[in-house]
Amino acid sequence: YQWKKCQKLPKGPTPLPIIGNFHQFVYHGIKLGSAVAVYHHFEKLYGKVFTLWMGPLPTVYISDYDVAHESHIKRANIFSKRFATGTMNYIRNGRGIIASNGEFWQEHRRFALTTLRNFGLGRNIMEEKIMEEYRYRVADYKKTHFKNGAIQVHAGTFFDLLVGSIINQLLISERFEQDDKEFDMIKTALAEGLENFGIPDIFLQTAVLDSPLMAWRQKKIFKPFDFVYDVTKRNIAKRVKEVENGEHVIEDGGNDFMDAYLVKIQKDQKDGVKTTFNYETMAIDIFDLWQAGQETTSTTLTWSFSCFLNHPEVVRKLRTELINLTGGNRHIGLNDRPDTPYLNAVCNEVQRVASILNINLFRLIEEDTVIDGQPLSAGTAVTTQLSMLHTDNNVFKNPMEFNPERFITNNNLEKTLIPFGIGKRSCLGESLARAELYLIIANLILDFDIEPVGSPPPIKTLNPFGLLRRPPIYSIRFKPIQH
Ligand code: HEM
Repeated sequence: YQWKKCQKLPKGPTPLPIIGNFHQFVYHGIKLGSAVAVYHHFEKLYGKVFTLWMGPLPTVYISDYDVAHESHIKRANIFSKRFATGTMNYIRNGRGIIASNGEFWQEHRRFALTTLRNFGLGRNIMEEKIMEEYRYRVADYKKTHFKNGAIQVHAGTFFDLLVGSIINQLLISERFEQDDKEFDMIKTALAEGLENFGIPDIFLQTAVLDSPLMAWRQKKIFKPFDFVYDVTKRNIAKRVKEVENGEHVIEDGGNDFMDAYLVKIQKDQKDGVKTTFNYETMAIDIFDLWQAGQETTSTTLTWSFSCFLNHPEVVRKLRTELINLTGGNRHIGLNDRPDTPYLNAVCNEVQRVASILNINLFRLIEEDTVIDGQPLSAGTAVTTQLSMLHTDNNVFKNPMEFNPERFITNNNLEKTLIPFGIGKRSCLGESLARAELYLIIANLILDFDIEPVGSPPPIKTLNPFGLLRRPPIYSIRFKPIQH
């Protein structure tokens, strides 16, 4: 059966029954030290598209931009269904935005995009919200963490609070504070969950993971999801009550995502249409947006400053560009983008080096097809492996080196950098994330000199086999600059 199935799939190492290519993966993993290095090893042997069997399940990996474009853009109808098993479908059960498909997905993705756009995604309001949180967080840390002429902070916590508050403001108009117990608990549970996260959490059926047999393992992994979901449900109940007793008035479509959702539920009820918008799906959509929007951007920012601490020459060049533009008299805004070529290159290089998804989310192929000249049968899980594309030596010379200049000397390089994925299922929060990275990096470098506490952190991930490529843990000192 397995041999027959292999004939309808791209080439790859020979699998064994039940364990698939697990043994080869472990062997090369120990030898090469990271999941991405193992993928590159198989790419050398089998080409730009190859198959790896995760136990009894074949999974196909694309490591080339042109093949990704050809499949995910030109043949989007076959390559746009989400493969959602494992932890991804826990609580969601095919709902939300990340793990849903079909009409449900289309409606909820469209609603989320339109609503976030109305609240400023792609307009000035978004910039104002990001900068308001930036100013607040910096001023707050100045009060509590000012030591020997600088704000001294744990980088991960600083960016977590800043980014967590930005997305929370957009969703429910609330900010997190330093002593927020709920936020602390979410972050601790998430860190613990991610430490224990592994291949079974991606590929096993959700019902298996959620069975009492697996409770010993899953408890820690599911904890942050349970926690965020509970908090979200509590927040919805609170808002509904406030609306009912007149403490919260929704005017002009409301002030945040939750308001807009309540308006939509009411409208659908009034119009008597059959709808998938209700309090439960609202909790899952918010749960999705919070999860997808917090950890990702915060992790990328933590990566960025670990690179800057190791490359003072980049910081100097960047600051010169920003001071020449602003005269040191104002902050950088999104309108400055065309005039900041070096900052744009820095943001690109940060996202390339960070490549925060070690293993990108999978799609499920809808019908038999051909990919890069090889057969691909319906029902197979496929992914464009972004972390491979971004470390392809033929495209990005010396890929382990942090070198923003590469984007200045080669204008074509930017198009092959796709940290937000490609095609219909690409990241919904791309413009928000890009705005956050641009504004926060620019204004921190403009406002502060940076120095490490001790030696600069190595630009190296803590978990080379995890789902999320976690950045180094380090503290940093931000010394105010008098312009
Ligand atoms: C640096 C920050 C971010 C990175 C690198 C990132 C990356 C990604 C990637 C690679 C995907 C999967 C695309 C695919 O299937 O090929 C994705 C999906 C998604 N992201 Fe992001 N993301 C970031 C920030 C955000 C933010 C801020 C939000 C929310 C406001 C968000 C919401 C989502 C959602 C909802 C999906 C699922 C889309 C769907 O299945 O239709 N992301 N993201």
